[in-house]
Amino acid sequence: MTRTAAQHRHLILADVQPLPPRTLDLAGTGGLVLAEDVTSTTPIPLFDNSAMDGYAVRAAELAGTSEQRPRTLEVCADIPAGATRIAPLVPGAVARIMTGAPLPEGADAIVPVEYSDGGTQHVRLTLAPEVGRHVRHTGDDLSAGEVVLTAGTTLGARQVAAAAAAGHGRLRVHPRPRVAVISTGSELITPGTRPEHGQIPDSNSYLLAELVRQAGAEPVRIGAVPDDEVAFARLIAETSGQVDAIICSGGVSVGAYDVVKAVLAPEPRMWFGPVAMQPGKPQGSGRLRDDTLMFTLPGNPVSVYVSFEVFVAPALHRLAGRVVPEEIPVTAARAWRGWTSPAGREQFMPVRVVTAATGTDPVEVVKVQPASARGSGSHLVGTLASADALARVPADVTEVHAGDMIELLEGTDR
Ligand SMILES: Nc1nc2c(c(=O)[nH]1)N[C@H]1C(S)=C(S)[C@@H](COP(=O)(O)OP(=O)(O)OC[C@H]3O[C@@H](n4cnc5c(N)ncnc54)[C@H](O)[C@@H]3O)O[C@H]1N2
Ligand code: MOO
Repeated sequence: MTRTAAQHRHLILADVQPLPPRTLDLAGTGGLVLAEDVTSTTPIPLFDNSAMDGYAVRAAELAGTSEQRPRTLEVCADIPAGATRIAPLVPGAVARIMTGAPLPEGADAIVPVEYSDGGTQHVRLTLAPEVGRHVRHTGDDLSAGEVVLTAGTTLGARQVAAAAAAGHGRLRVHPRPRVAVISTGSELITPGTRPEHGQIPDSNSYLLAELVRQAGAEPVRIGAVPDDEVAFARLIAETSGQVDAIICSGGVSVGAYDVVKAVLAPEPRMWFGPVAMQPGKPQGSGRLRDDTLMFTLPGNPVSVYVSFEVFVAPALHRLAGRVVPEEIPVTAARAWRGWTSPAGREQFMPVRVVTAATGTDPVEVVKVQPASARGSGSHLVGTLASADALARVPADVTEVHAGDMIELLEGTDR
């Protein structure tokens, strides 16, 4: 039975849950999603410390000190950052102290070195600081036990730094999905090698591996394999269980050598059928017996790109623990040039953003035109390079006119 793109997306997402959490070293968690709240194991800062290189003092002892009325005091200690055993401040004396070093007991303010002669035995000070001046207090930033990061947060540089400061060397996260990428087709050769007449470079496995990486997952690019049912079945058996998902391209329509469909259609949890969209009509998806998620995309490169953006990317994001919209997310834009769309199939047209103002629109209203002068051929992989987004045209619209408002689906690779 034919599905709409929305139905196919819903049915795929209905079968995808976040990968079970694992505890990973902090350094490997960038881009991953936290599986539980992170609380601070200590206050931040951990201890009262100096915000300046200078002298730790008792503020009251320097009352009235100024450039005109300097005071000279004994320096009873030298406290570098990292000092762990610090004697209390001797009454009537000061301690030389560096930025980040713990305040000695009894000190309540810092005189920056600029307001001194820099002395190490005795020092001449020219400032009367108020209590607390240049002191960074324990727990100024966060208290012990306070929530630093909430479950569901995607860990970027700032979040990883906060977790480290909060005393965590490992974090409980949803692991990065590992995704195998296989191109099928006896016509495929390695890019950069010389094609015989009838052969073409495999572009899909490179397209998919990069899309997988940009979706925050780890690609395992297996590359191109010929249309051989026995070899393909063996490859799937070897690959499944090693990865969280497999994406294949090619071999899913009605040709005599469509090996992907031939090998995987008997799998009880796989679905194959047409989706009322252009490009991307023949689709397959589901799970293998060992639970590995399986996407079998049509071979045409633009079909692969569209299928990934509409169906595969949301599934990978959900595996990684990210929140994904059930509906295909779109924004409004205007067609700068028109194009045609097939009746009865929702169209996903690669488009290029045009920088121009119309009579009625300010420049900020995004205007687009087909990336290729040839319109929507699913084989137009060369001009796909200049596409910025996909325009979505409803199934009952057969012509987009210049000036029409349209819907835009931004690529996840931008
Ligand atoms: N009689 C019919 N023929 C076709 C139909 C149909 O309904 N009836 N549907 C067409 C549509 S739409 C599509 S899309 C394709 C999908 O076919 P397959 O998934 O079986 O893909 P292939 O036949 O293997 O390849 C299609 C096309 O793409 C090129 N290709 C394949 N892999 C790669 C790759 N890794 N890198 C670059 N290019 C690749 C391949 O050479 C073909 O030109 O079926 C239509 N036919
Ligand atoms: O559906 Mo096919 O993907 O149009 O070329």
